[in-house]
Amino acid sequence: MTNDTWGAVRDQIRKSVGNNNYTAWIEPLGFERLDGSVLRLVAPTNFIGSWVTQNYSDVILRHCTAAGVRADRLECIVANTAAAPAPKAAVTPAPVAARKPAVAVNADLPGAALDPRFTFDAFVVGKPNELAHASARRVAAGNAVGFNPLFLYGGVGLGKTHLMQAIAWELQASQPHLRVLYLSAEQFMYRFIQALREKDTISFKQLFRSVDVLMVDDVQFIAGKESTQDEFFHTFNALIDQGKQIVISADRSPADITDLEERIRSRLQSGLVVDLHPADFELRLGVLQHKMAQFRAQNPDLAVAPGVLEFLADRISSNIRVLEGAVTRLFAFSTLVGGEITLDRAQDCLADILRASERKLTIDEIMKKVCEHYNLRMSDMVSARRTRSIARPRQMAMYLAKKLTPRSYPEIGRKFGGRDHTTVLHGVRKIEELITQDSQVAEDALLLERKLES
Ligand SMILES: Nc1ncnc2c1ncn2[C@@H]1O[C@H](COP(=O)(O)OP(=O)(O)OP(=O)(O)O)[C@@H](O)[C@H]1O
Repeated sequence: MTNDTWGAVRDQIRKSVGNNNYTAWIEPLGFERLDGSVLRLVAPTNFIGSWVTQNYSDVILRHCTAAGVRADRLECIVANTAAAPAPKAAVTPAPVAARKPAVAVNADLPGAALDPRFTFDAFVVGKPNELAHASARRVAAGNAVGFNPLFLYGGVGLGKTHLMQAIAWELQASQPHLRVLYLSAEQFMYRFIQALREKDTISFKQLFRSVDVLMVDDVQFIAGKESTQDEFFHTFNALIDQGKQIVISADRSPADITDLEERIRSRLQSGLVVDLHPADFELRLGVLQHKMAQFRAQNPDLAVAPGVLEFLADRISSNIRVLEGAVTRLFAFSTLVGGEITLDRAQDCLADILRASERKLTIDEIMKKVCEHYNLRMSDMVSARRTRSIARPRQMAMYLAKKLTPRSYPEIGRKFGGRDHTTVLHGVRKIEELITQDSQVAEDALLLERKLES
């Protein structure tokens, strides 16, 4: 067995155990060696090792056998945490194809069932996603076409697929006669290639033009693929001409997808284009609370010490998939060991995810971006000058430093030319206040934050 074989086995395991379990338990495991018939894997913590051995031995060994590797026992070795780098896998998004099954609501359309977890009820709404959520709701109401196409975009794990499938669920419940097709752009391409190979593009066109609602996920995938783009364009036009609804998602806006034909870009922009912003603290906390309530409904004994969820919301990345993986593991931990989940226990159990989520952004980078934005020199950030054209950007940089790094007020003050912590506090408060009163400041803050987090 090699690392590559283990990689392939892991992909198969994902299909058996689902994405959340995969992220929480399987993805952090590394292949160590095969000793006779004993498969040795490396786990980042003792807890993960023993949980995996108890709960996932069978499935892991079964998939090994299917891959031609003879192993009848699993042993997890704990990595030397001091030396081991944070396992990147813990936050690496899954390959698109593996995460996005072809899904159709109607039996005669290609695909299986929608993910039962991806409903509007399970979607936590916050400032970063409220517009996307409201637009999705509007489309799901299925009234006369309002936004066509609805184009949802945003970074990894921010809920695009969840929202698209929520639309499909809702339409299925309220208007079961509608033919709704959800699939990834990759699957669209493979179906098209298959049709070409089988010289049956007529059936392909008939199928795709017979739907009432077409949802295509990760459309950036077709960039640079000429004939697929061409076919997509014709399908798109045919459906729009018939007044059918189209919902598209991508990891960036139509304007930012390179290698996309101009006519497609403008078609994609012709409806409503909405982005999902990275989850902020409140949304992350909301998701954690929602998950805790769900878990508690089945396990009333779950006890989480005050401050633990806030700590996780603060420390774990804005990717909600990673956040979900973390709570899945944490709650499993609580069922295994019993008792309250304290801060110490949470830190221990999620050490690898916390390490991987550590914010790398430095105050220098923030100052640099702010200077570029306002056309100032770095020396202005640390100088004693207090004219507004310099003081405001400096306060903006302080505000961003507080928001985007774990640095304290005194630490930030030191970076800004040895200023007192009360000066920093005042600067941060000033920007917070201005954000609510002055749309230009609010826009600057949002733009800078996005640039810094991208
Ligand atoms: N607002 C939310 N409330 C509850 N769960 C959410 C929310 N946003 C995302 N999630 C959950 O996070 C996980 C990732 O979401 P999803 O697959 O929709 O992301 P995505 O934007 O399509 O990511 P990718 O770009 O990787 O395809 C899912 O399990 C989803 O249920």
